[in-house]
Amino acid sequence: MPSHFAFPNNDFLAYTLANPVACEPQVLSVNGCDLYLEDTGILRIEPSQPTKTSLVLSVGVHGNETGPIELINNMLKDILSGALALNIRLLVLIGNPVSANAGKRFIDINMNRLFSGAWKKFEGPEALRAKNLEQAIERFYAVNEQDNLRLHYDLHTAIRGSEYEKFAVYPYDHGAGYSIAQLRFLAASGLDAVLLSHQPTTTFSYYTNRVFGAHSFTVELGKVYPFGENDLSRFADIDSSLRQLMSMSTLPEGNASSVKVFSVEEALIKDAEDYVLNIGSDVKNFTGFDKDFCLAQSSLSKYTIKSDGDAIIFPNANVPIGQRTGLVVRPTTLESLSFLEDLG
Ligand SMILES: O=C(O)CCC(=O)N[C@@H](CCC(=O)O)C(=O)O
Ligand SMILES: [Zn+2]
Repeated sequence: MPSHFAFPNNDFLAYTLANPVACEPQVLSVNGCDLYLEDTGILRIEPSQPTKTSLVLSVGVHGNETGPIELINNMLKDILSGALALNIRLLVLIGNPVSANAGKRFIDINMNRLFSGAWKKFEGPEALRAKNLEQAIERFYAVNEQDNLRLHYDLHTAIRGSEYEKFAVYPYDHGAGYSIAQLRFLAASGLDAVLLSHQPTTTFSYYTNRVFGAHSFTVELGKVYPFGENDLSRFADIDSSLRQLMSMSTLPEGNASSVKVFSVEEALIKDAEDYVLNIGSDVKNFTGFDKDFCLAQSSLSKYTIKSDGDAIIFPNANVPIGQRTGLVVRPTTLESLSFLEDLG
């Protein structure tokens, strides 16, 4: 590798968008950290001091979800300029630069359905990129395998408005239990709600949790806007909690009881071309329905609400047959969960 490179104006995002398909691997020492640009949009930073914390921050897995990309790019600028000290290992991933340039969620296939090797069944830019991202994660987590705190926050923004603006999807835990430290971190990061997944998926956060034992979340930070139109002040809480994690190597602790908890009751699946969701385009995430309301139907199936208050998340019937058209969620309580940590 060459001995140095520089992003003009410390702007990793601009450099990535100018080289959306590939770039030469490069390495640079900045403020005591070693930076490895492994591929376009794939930047690993190793701090000067040993650490047991390895944090993956992925953004732009859906190319049009630009707010989190701008948020993380600003943090990187501060690391590169020395304004923000980095004392943990960090892998920053701009997931899909080609679709970010196009202002689209994806080019061929929704990349957040291609992890855990699902990319092997497809061709095209997202399949190749999902493979490359998995390999970058594998290299990153291979270091310090013992005793490592592995974290992965996959930051997104949603297509619709939401009754709870910021929320996380907790990947299916296979009965292992949940982390109260992570829920406190999500509370400190300004999240209003968390959804507990009920089954394996081919999302990025499920992959890093299942394969590498990382504490992983899909984190929804509000609504989708184009580059330049995001109100970054709405991300102030997560900005400050991530900066604390990076510089002090500690997870900030908010009040976990302030986070509403929902269990996922059903993943709705499109099963025919005539599949419809019986809701308007302005219906927000977390809108609840009355029991027996017919939420979705096709010539092959019908889904009716099972319990008063069951709510819809991510409704979108504009997907290929076989893919998810939404999640039906039900309120549950923090007290009903079992935790990884001893709560004393
Ligand atoms: O707003 C929407 O409909 C989609 C927002 C989005 O991209 N959500 C993620 C959630 C992933 C997960 O379930 O962990 C997605 O659909 O990929
Ligand atoms: Zn997304």
